Amino acid sequence: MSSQLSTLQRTRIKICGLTRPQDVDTAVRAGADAVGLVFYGPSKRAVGLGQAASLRQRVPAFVDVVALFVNASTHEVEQVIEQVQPDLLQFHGDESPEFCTSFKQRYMRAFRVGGPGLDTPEAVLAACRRYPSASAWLFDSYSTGYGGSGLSFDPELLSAVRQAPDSRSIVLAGGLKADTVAHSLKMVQPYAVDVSSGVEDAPGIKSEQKIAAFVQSVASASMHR
Ligand SMILES: O=C(O)c1ccccc1N[C@@H]1O[C@H](COP(=O)(O)O)[C@@H](O)[C@H]1O
Repeated sequence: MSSQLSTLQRTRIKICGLTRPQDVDTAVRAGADAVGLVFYGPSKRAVGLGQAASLRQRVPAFVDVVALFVNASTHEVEQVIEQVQPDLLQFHGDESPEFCTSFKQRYMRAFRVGGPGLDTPEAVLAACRRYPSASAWLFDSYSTGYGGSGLSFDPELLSAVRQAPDSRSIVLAGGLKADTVAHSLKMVQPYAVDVSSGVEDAPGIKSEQKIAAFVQSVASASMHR
């Protein structure tokens, strides 16, 4: 990509783990490109089907709804597709390539880097290459839970993915915050960022002020690329 084009490119923003109508409205108003709904029971941000369908109704055209799963069954994913009509699926567990492609819907595959088997740049790239049909590869930090931990990881672990000619769009996640995201953007230059804990007052309770500050930081860092 020419340097002129890359200076024009803005980093897309996904705000994840929304549970309240007012937080959806806040994220949309602040300029989020996507909002994430968590369909993973053990998460404090988990939403039920009815709740998700009503949150989905608040999201206007040109803002994507992303449905996040962790090792859900085919039936669970199909129910969400039917009742919530997400624009994109996010698989954040141990889902196989076959499972991810079985829904005939665009998906993002998450990799929890820094943990066992994903602790070198080459190992991370090899894991990603099992999912060539993903619309994006998302990188989160390894933690004992499956995600939304607020922990960050060493961006050097993405060096091989960043240089690979067959790389998919890179979505950076894991412990991002308004005051540190500019540095992360400089290091990784992702297509998009995904944040949950860093814009919250408590798990599942978003902060209007933190969302606004985060979007502002990403926008101004994108302009200075
Ligand atoms: O948000 C959750 O509760 C969650 C639960 C299980 C898997 C993933 C989850 N969220 C995703 O985790 C990353 C990082 O979030 P954080 O900013 O560090 O809190 C992000 O991709 C969320 O979509």
